[in-house]
Amino acid sequence: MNATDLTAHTPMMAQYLRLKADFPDTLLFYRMGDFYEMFYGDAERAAALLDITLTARGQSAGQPIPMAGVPFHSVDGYLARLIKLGESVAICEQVGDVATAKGPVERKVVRVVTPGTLTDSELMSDKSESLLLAVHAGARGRVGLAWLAVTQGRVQLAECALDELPAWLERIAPSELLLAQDAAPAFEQRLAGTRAALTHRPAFQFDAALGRRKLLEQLQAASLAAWGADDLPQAHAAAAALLAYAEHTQGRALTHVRALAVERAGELIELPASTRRNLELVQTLRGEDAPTLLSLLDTCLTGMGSRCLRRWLLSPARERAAAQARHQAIAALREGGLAERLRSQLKGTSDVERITARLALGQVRPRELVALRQTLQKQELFTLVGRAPEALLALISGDLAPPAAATQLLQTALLDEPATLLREGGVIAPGLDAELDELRAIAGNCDAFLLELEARERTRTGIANLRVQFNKVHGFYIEVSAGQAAKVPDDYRRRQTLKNAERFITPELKTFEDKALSAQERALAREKWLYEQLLAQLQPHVPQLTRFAGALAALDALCALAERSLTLGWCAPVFVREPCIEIRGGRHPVVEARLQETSGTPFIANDTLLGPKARMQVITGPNMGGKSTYMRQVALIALLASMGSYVPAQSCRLGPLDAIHTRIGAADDLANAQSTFMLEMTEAAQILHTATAQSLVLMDEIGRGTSTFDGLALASGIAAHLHDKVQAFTLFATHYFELTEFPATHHAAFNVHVTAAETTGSGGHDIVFLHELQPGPASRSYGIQVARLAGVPAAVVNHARHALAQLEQGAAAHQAQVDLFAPPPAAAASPEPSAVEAALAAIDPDALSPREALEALYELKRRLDPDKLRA
Ligand SMILES: Nc1ncnc2c1ncn2[C@@H]1O[C@H](COP(=O)(O)OP(=O)(O)OP(=O)(O)O)[C@@H](O)[C@H]1O
Repeated sequence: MNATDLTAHTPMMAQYLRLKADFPDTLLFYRMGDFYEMFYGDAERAAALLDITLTARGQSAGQPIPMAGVPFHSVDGYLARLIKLGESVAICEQVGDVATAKGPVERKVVRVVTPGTLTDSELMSDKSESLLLAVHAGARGRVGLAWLAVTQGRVQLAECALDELPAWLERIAPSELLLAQDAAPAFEQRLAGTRAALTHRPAFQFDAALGRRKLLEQLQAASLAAWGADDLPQAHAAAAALLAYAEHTQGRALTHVRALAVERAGELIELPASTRRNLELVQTLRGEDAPTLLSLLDTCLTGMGSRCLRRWLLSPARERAAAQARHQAIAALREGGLAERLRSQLKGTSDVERITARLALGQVRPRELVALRQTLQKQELFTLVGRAPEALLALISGDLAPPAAATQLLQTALLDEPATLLREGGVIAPGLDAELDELRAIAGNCDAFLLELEARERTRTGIANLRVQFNKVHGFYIEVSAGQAAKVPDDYRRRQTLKNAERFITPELKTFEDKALSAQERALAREKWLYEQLLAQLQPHVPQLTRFAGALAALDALCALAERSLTLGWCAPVFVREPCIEIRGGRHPVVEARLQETSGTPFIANDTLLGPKARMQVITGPNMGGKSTYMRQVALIALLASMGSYVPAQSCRLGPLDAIHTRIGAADDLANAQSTFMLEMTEAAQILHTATAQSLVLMDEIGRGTSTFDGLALASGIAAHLHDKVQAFTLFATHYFELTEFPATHHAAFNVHVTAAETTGSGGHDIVFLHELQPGPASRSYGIQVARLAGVPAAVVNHARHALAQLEQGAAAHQAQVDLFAPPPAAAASPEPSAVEAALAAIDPDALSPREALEALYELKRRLDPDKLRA
């Protein structure tokens, strides 16, 4: 196909190809009546991706045109699928007047739907953002980052070194990533791990001076100094491309983007990807949304509240003022049932944040505006917050002032229950506009006029069953049955002949028809115009609405945290300056909740006392004893405190914290073709390089992926480094009993163990896990008992027991070789039944009379202890 020579094409295909030329890599949805059509390569691609039929639409330039289409009313479903596949779609609408157009009606691409710039509520999750990130490879290995959620109105900037980039990408987790077309292959390689859709943009758009100017324009400010964003040229370059692309996709300026935040390495408590995964903060290890820490925390009543809570959880600041303010707000909300009262007011609150963004982008729907109006009128809610004598709540209350003029506009302009879509009409309230009211009256008076006309014509013609009617195809008509048709007067003109009836029109009816139909059409056009006016009038209120949304989201998140603290019995943590992690009666919130749901068994609380002189716990104890649970609970409590939440404990004192590192057994990383052991060592290496004395480090079973001696040697080397050099707060769980000697030579390390008790039951040795943390090393490991509990066949368990005894004897005698594979002694493998057991097995209780049963009992007693009975 030769796209450049458009003269050979039909006028419509020429128009299509002109539009498509601007979007070579994007699927173009070309609106034709009730369908969005795709042609040529787009049609073939979409047919394969969406499993829709590929047809042909005549010929153009002598060639058949491949075509595929989707109905406009179900476009959202198709868009959602394409976006999930990482595709972008340019939406091309008919913007000209169909009636007056000569040739194809004028069409325009009104917006581009891309994975990182979603705004439609149907296409995105309520509870998480879809983020767009631009990265710019600057000079001397510096990388500029700029990102935003189009529905949020805040640009974020950062700069980092090239080798830090993967960690930033992992944390920001964008849906779409912009980079320059001429980016070096080495730079692109750094982006390999990201799940984001990659979009290349012209290199000239990554321009620092342009970015600065655009940011100043957005912020309507003269300097970026107030945001601490003056000295970030690489990030400015990224921002230039970011804003240009975001505007390009929305087809207009982003007037609601008025906030800026700079993130600098070192401001946040580091939560590496492994930590987020291992602690199951927002996703379980299996990749599900629940049960996770977030799913337990998030009882927010609005989507924007949930998103706010998620941000707090995943980016806790090292500086603790904000978290402390949240603790104080939660304390105030817990008083006198304030949280509960506020929450009952928050119910049914709309997602003001997203509605405001969609308002700014001109995409807001009538029903969303009505939902916004209802939220702006929640006077009782605002008064209730206003009365709380607490600093953060007072700040929130200040921003909760709804713009009265906007509320008034929405009140007078919109019907209470408007139609879903503007094009159907029925959106604007009566009384707003005299012209609309008049047009609607004409259409509304239709019925009365028609009844009156019908009565009049019946009298005039003497045809009793004459009827005046309307249908969409033929308009208004007078229907007379075939038998009566001869009686009609001369001014009746035939419109249609049916089998049993004739349909006529009269000059009077024709005049009325013109007036009524045009009134309806004009009313629709008028409504559309009035709606656009309304959106324009609301624009100046966007900044205030954005602040209002932010305050409401924070309030919802705080109320959820207050509710959780009350429901789950959590306490307020205390931040202190000296380095320490002191937790009394700490619990793992998610495991506790699961236990309560499933078995109702109580969770056993444990203390953690770490300080400069006791920095490292060497944790031993049986499998299933609760080591992992205990370690994770310490990390979760530290994180919850740092994000501003109450914590599952009786009390908690927390010193400064800069990172939470975890090295916890994981499944093989098959996708990256790394062995378990390689992954284990890579993660350990990262921790040893980056952890500091203010970090919390969780090491679970390090070294178990290799041979015993290797593993033990590595584990003790790692423990020594963490203890002597890094001096981080470390929880070190291990199977190597040899490591319980470590504290003897390392002053800040000490042994603790999770307890278990062994009982002797009928089937052998049983084990009961007490899950209690005690000082000192565990006495033994109980691996074989756990295997038995897990249902390992008795023969295998016996074999293992025998081998263990040999190993222990061998160790005691310093014997180098033990034959692990020798079968256990026959007796141990299948013990002979005792005399009592044999007698008992022979008894059939159903066949015994009461007297025989008594005798049998005496007999059993006798066999048990013959001497005594004889006596
Ligand atoms: N403090 C506790 N109170 C009540 N139940 C607990 C407690 N800690 C752990 N459990 C229960 O014990 C189970 C096993 O705990 P966990 O996985 O922490 O053991 P572990 O010692 O790390 O075992 P392994 O070494 O095999 O990984 C948990 O799933 C939980 O149901």
